[in-house]
Amino acid sequence: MTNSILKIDYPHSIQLLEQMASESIEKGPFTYVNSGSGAESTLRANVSAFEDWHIVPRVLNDVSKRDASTQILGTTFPSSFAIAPVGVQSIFHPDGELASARAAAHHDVPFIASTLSSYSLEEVAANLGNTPRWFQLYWSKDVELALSMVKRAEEAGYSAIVITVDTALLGNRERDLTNGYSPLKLGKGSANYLHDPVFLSRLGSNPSSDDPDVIGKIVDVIFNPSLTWDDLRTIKNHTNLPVLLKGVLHEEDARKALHYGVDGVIVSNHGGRQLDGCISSLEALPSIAEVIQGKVPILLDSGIRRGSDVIKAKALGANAVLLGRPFVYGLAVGGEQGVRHVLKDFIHDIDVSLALTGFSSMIQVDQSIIRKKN
Ligand SMILES: Cc1cc2nc3c(=O)[nH]c(=O)nc-3n(C[C@H](O)[C@H](O)[C@H](O)COP(=O)(O)O)c2cc1C
Ligand SMILES: O=C(O)C(=O)c1ccccc1
Repeated sequence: MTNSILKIDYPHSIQLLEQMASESIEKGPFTYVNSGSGAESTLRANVSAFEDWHIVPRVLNDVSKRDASTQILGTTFPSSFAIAPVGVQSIFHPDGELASARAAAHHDVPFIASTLSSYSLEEVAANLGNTPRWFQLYWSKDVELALSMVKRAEEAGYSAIVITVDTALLGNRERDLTNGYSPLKLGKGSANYLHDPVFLSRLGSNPSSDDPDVIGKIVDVIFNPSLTWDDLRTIKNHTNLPVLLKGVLHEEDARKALHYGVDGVIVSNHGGRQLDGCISSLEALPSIAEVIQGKVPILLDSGIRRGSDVIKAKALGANAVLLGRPFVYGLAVGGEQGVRHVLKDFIHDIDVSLALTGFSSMIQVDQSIIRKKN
């Protein structure tokens, strides 16, 4: 079969999809999703860490009926994964988050919307149908603005707040700097600010999404390097939604998260985009699971590429995982249809991997079926 304008033959390998994405969009946006910080050693380690562990499957267990689902904070994850928060998606396809939200809704995959989305959290919600959604918060320097976004998320039906804590500043992404490419400075991540009553009240004039002054004001307030653990009390006092921390890697921070009443942790190094040289997510997972002891759910991202990765993360103590770059490559290649394709393949791969591990239910997957390579 040949490619045509109407129907794209999507590849069934993530490498080929990545290649196709690189040919579908400009160098700036492709490098933005593809690259990591510094020497990209953590970016590579995230993927290779999964090869350091082997599944030791069980046999003759009747796997004719299978259930890959898991429950996280009252939300069903039908295949034990959700869509990771990814900002500025309109740089990959004009429909941006609206396309990925529709694809998530089509496959009933929970969706985490980024603070830095190209469309507002309300517009994203309107494209999700009844699909569960969480809101990822970049806790602004302007506390009232951060709390306003949380309130809007509550009103739009988001059922948890994910605070990203590994981004005191943006990582040093050498390939983006070389390209001189910054989607934030192009105003691609402004929608949630331009729809926010608190942010608008700070402006006093008619804002426009490509006014350099307005973009400058947004970029100024996005990240808050002075945040501390005590600031978590503020958010807990202002919302009844569960609060998860995304970007926990140290077991002592997992302990603190429990102490401060956090409702879940996401083991993540932001896909190797923040501190280069830091530990891979999978390597960090066992000691965090040891501290958490099942008291709150653990999710993991950074390096999830295929179904067996989900089995390995579950076996080492995660309750669920997040899918990042692979769905973005699908978005770049084919918008909603491209993301649907990636999700369909991933869901199938998870099901096959579960069956071939020798389990009929994801809940049964435990450390008995995983061994570290010698
Ligand atoms: C293009 C891009 C944009 C991202 N934007 C955000 C964001 O706005 N908020 C956030 O918490 N994480 C963001 N992330 C990190 C992802 O949520 C996730 O941690 C990461 O993609 C996992 O690594 P992987 O994609 O290599 O598996 C972004 C990642 C990419 C690739
Ligand atoms: O690139 C990122 O990892 C990220 O979190 C982000 C997303 C959009 C704009 C700026 C940073």
